[in-house]
Amino acid sequence: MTEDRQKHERIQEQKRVDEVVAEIKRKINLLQTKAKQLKKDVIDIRRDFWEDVTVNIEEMDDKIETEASIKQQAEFLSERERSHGQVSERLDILERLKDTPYFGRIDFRPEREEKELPIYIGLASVLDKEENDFLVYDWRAPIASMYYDFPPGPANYDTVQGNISGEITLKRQYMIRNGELKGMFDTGLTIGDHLLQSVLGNQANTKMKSIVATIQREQNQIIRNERSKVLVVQGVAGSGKTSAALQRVAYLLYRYRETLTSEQIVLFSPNPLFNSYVATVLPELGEDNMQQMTFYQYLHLQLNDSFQLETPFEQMEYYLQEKGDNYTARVEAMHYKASLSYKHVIDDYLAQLASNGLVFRNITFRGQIIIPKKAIEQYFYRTESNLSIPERLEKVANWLLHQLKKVEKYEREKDWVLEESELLEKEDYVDVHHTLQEENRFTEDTFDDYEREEALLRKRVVASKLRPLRLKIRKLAFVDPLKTFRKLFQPSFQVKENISLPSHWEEICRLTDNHLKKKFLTWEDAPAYIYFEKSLLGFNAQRTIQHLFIDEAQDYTPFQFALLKKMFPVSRMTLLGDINQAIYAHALENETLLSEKLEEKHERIVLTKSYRSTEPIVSFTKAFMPNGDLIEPFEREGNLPILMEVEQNEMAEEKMISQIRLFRDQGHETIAIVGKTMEECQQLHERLRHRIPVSLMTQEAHTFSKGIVIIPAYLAKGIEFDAVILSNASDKNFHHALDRNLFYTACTRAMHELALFSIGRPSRFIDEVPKARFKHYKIHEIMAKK
Ligand SMILES: Nc1ncnc2c1ncn2[C@@H]1O[C@H](COP(=O)(O)OP(=O)(O)OP(=O)(O)O)[C@@H](O)[C@H]1O
Repeated sequence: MTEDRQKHERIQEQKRVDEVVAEIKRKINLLQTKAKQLKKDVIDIRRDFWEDVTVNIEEMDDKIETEASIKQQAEFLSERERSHGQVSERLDILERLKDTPYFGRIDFRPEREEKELPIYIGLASVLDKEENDFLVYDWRAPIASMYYDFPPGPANYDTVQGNISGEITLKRQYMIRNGELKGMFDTGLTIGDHLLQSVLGNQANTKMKSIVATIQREQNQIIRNERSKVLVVQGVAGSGKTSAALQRVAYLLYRYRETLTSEQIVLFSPNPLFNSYVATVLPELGEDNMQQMTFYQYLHLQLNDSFQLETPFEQMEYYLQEKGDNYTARVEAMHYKASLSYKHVIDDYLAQLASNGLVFRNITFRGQIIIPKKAIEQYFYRTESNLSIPERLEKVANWLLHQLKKVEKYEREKDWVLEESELLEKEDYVDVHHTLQEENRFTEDTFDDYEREEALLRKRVVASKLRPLRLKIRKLAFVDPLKTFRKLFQPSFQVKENISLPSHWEEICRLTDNHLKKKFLTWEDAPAYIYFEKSLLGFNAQRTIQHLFIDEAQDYTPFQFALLKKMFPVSRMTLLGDINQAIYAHALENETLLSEKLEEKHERIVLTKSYRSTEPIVSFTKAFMPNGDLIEPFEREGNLPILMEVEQNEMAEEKMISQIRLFRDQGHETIAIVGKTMEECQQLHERLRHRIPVSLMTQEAHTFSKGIVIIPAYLAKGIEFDAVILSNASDKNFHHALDRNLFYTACTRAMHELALFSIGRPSRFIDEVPKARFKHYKIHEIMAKK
C-alpha cells in the first residue's frame, strides 16, 4: 500500500470509528433515560406498594383476591427491577465500547456473491440507528469465528443453518483507545504479532486480563468447542489455558444465553489467590462470573464441618520437607490412595456391605435406647438386596419413622411430658387454647375442655421433643459411615486376594485409623472417604451444573476425578493443565487427568506456544524439561535469566535486595520471590521484612497487590509476575523428579525477568541448560576479585 493510500485508509477508518462512537453515545443517552425511568418506577412501586394492593382479609374470597393483588404487584416490581438490571448491564458494555468499539475486521465475500462485506468485531454487538445492520459484531458471533480461524483467503464458518464458505479479502486489527485510532495493521496468518507483542510487553497485573482481541487459532478451538463431553487441554506453561477457559465461559454464556446461566458453570481453581486473580475477566467481558472455588473448598463443603480436613498445601509441605514420622508409609499412601486400585478396594468393600457389616447407631430418646442398632441392622439386611444401599436406607428410614409414631403415642402418657409442658411458653398455651376453641365452635361440646387441653399439650410436647430425632432419621444419621469406613483399616479386614496393596499397607492402615479416630482427614483420604460416605448415603449429585472447568487438572488424582464424575454426572467437562507442572506426590506413580491413557472418551487439544515469558526465559526453562523441544516461545525479546551462586544466606540476601531494586528501577511492578516450601519463605520473610517492603503469601491469602511478595511455588500456580526471583535454586532444594516440575512451575511465573539464587551448588536441572542461555555469577569470586 502506498503511503498516500495508507493515510487515506486511516482517515476513512477514523471516520468510521467516529460514526460508530456517535451511535454508541446516542444509545447510551437513550438507555440512560430509560434507566432513570425504570429506577423511578421501582422507587414508586416500592413506596406505594400497599396503596396499590387491595387488602381485605375478612372473607375467604377477599383473602384470595388480596393474595392475587399482592402477587401481581410483586411481579410488576420484580419485572421493573429486572429490566433496570438489564439496562444497567447494557450501559456498562456500551461505556466500554465507547472507548474501544472494535478491535478487528474481516472483509468476507460469501461464495457466489459479488461483493465482500466488512465485518467489524468487538466486545459486544452494536446495531445501527435503524436496528437493521451490525456496526459491530460480538466476538462470539458465528461469523466472527473466521477472524480467529483463517488468514486472508478461503474461509468458512458454521451457522445454525449450516456451513457458509467464501473468501476473506482483508483481515485488519485496530488499536482504538478513547475513541481514537492509535494503530491498525493488516495481518496474515496469525492474529497480529504487533498487537500481541505490545499486549505481552506490558507489565503484569494483579488481575488477569481478557484476550479477546488476540485469541490465537488453537485457543479458539478450545473456546468454541461444542462437540466434546470431555475436553482435555494439555498446554505448556503460559500457553493461555486459563485465558482460553475464561473466554470459553463467556462464549458458552453467549452461545446458550437462553438456557445457560453463570450459576450453572463451576470452575475449580488451584488456590484462593487464583480465584481473585481471574475474578475480573468475565465482568470485563460483560458476563457474570461462574461459580469459582478450590477443590479443597468443595470437599470441605461436602464434609459439613464434621472433619478437620488437611489442605493440599499442608500435604505438599509434609511431602517436601522429607521428614516427620512414618514419612515413607505416608508418601506411599499418597500414591496409593490417589489410584483407581484403591477405589477398587473401596468398591469391593461397598459390595460386601450390601450383605453384611454396615455399622448402625442406636436410636435413643431421653437417654434411653428406643430402637437398638441390632434391630436396625436386621431390618436393613431384610430389605431387597437388589436395591442400592442408599435406597435400602431410605426404606429403613421410613420404617424408623413409623416406629417413632408408636413411641410417640406411648411417650405421651409419661409423667415427664406434663413436667415439660409446664416449661412451655405462654404463647403455646394460648395457641393450644385457641385451637381447641376453634374446634369447639362447631361442636359446642366444651365440658371436657381441660382434658382435651392436656392431651393436646402432651401431643405437642412429645412431637417437639421428637422432631430433631425425626430430622436425623431423615438424614440417615442412624448409620455410622465413619465407623464402617474404619473397619477397612483394622488388621482383621481381608482385602480380596487379587487386589494389589502397597508394601507398607499395615502401617498405612494404622496411620489412617489413627487419623480417622481423631476425625482428621488427610488430603489423600478425603476423596475416598467422601466417595464412601456418599455411596452409602447417596450422592446428592449437582445435576444443575452444565459445565465443569478444572484448571491445573494435572494435580487431580484418578480417584478425585472418579468422585467428580459422580458428583457432576451431567456436566460437560473442560480439563486444562500441564503435565510438566504436576507437583503433587501422587503424580509420580499415577496417571493424571491429562494422561493420554485417560479412560474417559475425550477430545484433546495441545497448546505448545508459550506467551507469558520472554523468549530467553522460555529457552531457559524448556531446556531442562523432558520434551522441552516441543515448547515454542513467542518471539519477545528480553534479558537472559541470571543465576547467582553464593556461599551463604547473608550474601544471597544482600544480592537479592539489590536485584529487587534493579527490577524496580526497570519499572517492574509485581516482583515475586518464590521459595520451595512455606518454611523457607517464612524464614526469608523474617530476614527481609525489616529491609524492604515485602509481604508473605500464605495459603489463606486471597488477594495480592503490586509490590514484592514472597510465595511458595505451589501457591503461585496459575499466576504471573513481571519479575521472579527464585530464592534458592540449589541442588539440595531441587533434585527429585517432582522437584523438576516445581522448579519449572516457579521459573515460568516470570513474564519479563528471571533471577535464580543458589546457596551452594545449583540444581542439577540447571546443568541441562546450555550455558549461553543464562548468565552465571559466582558471588564469592566477584567479592574475591574486588
Ligand atoms: N492470545 C493471547 N493474547 C494475549 N495474551 C495472551 C494470549 N494467550 C495467552 N496470553 C497471556 O499469556 C499469559 C499466560 O496465560 P495463561 O495464564 O492463561 O496461561 P496458562 O497456560 O494458564 O499458564 P500456566 O499453566 O503457566 O499457569 C497471560 O498473561 C495471558 O494474558
